Amino acid sequence: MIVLSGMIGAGKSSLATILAEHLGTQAFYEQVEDNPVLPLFYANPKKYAFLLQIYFLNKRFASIKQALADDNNVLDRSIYEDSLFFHMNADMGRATKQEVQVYDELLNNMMEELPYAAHKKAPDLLIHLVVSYDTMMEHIKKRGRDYEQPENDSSLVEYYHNLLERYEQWYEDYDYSPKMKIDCDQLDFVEHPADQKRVLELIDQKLKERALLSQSETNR
Ligand SMILES: Nc1ncnc2c1ncn2[C@@H]1O[C@H](COP(=O)(O)OP(=O)(O)O)[C@@H](O)[C@H]1O
Ligand SMILES: Nc1nc2c(ncn2[C@H]2C[C@H](O)[C@@H](COP(=O)(O)O)O2)c(=O)[nH]1
Repeated sequence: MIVLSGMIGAGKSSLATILAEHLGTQAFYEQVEDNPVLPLFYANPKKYAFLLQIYFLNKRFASIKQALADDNNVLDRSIYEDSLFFHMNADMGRATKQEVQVYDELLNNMMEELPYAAHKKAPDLLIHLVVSYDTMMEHIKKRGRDYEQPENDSSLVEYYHNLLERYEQWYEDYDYSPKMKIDCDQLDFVEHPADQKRVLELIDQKLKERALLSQSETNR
C-alpha cells in the first residue's frame, strides 16, 4: 500500500488517480463530497471537531483494510495525519482533553488490530506532497469547496498557516515506513505532462529501491 500525505489541496487525490492508473492498481479516496460532518465542522469547529475526527477515523480504517489487500494500492491520505489535524484543533480549544484521550486510545487500539485484519501494519511507502501557502490556495480556489475558502471565513488563513507549519515537523518525524517528498510548487503533475512523467519516474525509482516494483514494470 502506498500512502499520499500533504496539506489540504496539495494534490493527493489527483496524484492517487494518476499513480494508481500508472501502476495498474486501485486508488482509495478520502470521504469528502459525501461527508455530512465536514461542512458542519467548518461552520462550527468547536462543536464538531471530535465527531468529524471519529467519522474520518472510521472511514479511513475501512479504506486501509481494503487497500492493504493488494500491493501498491494508493491511499489518498494517511491515518497518521488525522492525529495531526485533531491535535492542532484540540490545541485551538476545539476539543476537550477527554475527547483527545478517547481519540488517541481508540486510534491506538484500532491500529493494533490492523495486522490481524490485513497482515501488514504500516504502508510500504509514504509520498508527501509539499506545497507553499500560495500554491495550496490556488488549488483550494480551483476546487471551489465553499467552506474551505478564506473569503467566506478569514480565520482559515491562520488555520492553514498553522497546519502547514505542523506538517513540516510531522514529515520530519514520520518513521512508520520509507518516505519521499515531492515539491508540488516545482513539479505540476496535473497541468504539465513532462512534470507528471518526472514525478512518476521518481516514484518508480523509490519503489524499485524498496523492491516493490520489478525492472520490467519500471521500463513501462
Ligand atoms: N499540481 C497541480 N497543478 C494544478 N492543479 C492542481 C495540482 N494538484 C492539484 N490540483 C488541483 O487542485 C485541486 C485540489 O487537488 P486535490 O487532488 O483534490 O488535492 P487534495 O486531495 O490534496 O486535497 C483540484 O482541483 C486539482 O485539480
Ligand atoms: N479536522 C479535520 N479535517 C480534516 C481531516 N482530514 C481531512 N480534513 C479536511 C480538510 C479538507 O477540508 C477536507 C479534505 O481534505 P483534502 O486534503 O483531501 O482536501 O477534509 C481531519 O482528520 N481532521
